Amino acid sequence: MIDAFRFEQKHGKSRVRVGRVWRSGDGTDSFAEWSLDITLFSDCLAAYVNGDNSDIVATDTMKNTVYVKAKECAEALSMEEFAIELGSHFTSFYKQVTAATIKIMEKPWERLYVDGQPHKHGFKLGSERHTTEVTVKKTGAVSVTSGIEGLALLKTTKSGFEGFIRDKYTALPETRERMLATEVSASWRYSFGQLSSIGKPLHFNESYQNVKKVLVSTFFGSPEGGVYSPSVQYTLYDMARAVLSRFSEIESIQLRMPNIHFLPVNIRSKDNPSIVEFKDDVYLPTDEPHGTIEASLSRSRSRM
Ligand SMILES: O=c1[nH]c(=O)c2[nH]c(=O)[nH]c2[nH]1
Repeated sequence: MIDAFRFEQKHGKSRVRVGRVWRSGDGTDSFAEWSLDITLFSDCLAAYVNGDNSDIVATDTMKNTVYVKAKECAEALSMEEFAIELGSHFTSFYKQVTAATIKIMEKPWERLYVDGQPHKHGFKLGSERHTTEVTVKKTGAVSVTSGIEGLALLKTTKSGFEGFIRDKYTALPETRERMLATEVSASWRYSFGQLSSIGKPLHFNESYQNVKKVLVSTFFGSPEGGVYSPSVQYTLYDMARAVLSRFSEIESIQLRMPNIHFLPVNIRSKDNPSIVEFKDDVYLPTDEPHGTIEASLSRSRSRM
């Protein structure tokens, strides 16, 4: 308490960017490019209240630490592991730091293939991005979430929207035939809660790829038959449930799925009532406005 006020504070360095190459004996290079946001929760009240900086970890030092730790990581590792490493460092190295939150976004560099063959040192930029947010407390409590952003998905059929509220403001026709397009953002939380309970080796990159596969295959259904979506809401819930049923190490998942509309094109004039008549073929792609559907699904904590 300061006087009659309640005060909370944190400080950190945002958008610290690092690229790391790991070189193997046979000339195959691995590469990762990360952008980090570091936040420290620390006892440095005097800095705010008295102008006394003696308990401040400089944000410039936080930035340097990223490069030191990147250098020290001699083997390729996931950014979740790197975030755990950094969070553990800040909370154990500085007596003032009670907790650290490390967020990382990975730029989607993918190994390039030339004539079907993986290139040893060539990469190209993909689309969706892997993210993580890790909080480490001095006590050793840890929370790890991983996520995906910008996963753009579209299907040309097997989607509809019917039976919704109709009132004097409603113009949208009911349909069982429409396009469905979205850009999925997801984040999921792993269930381990203590640094000591995280087994080695860690498989965060593999888990990320597996969760992405389940999200995508649930959205689309089988290659031949697909799966009918009665709404974005239903499909989102199906995707969330599929992830929790497949991966016991995941405690909860949050999904945000904009409904990116493709509007039927009908063009008519006074003289010509069907210059273009829509027959589930010609659409107007739009960015905005778009629907926004979001939800989170967690395991119930009650035990049988
Ligand atoms: O899947 C949908 N969910 C909605 O909530 C909604 N609202 C709307 O206009 N179209 C759709 N589609």
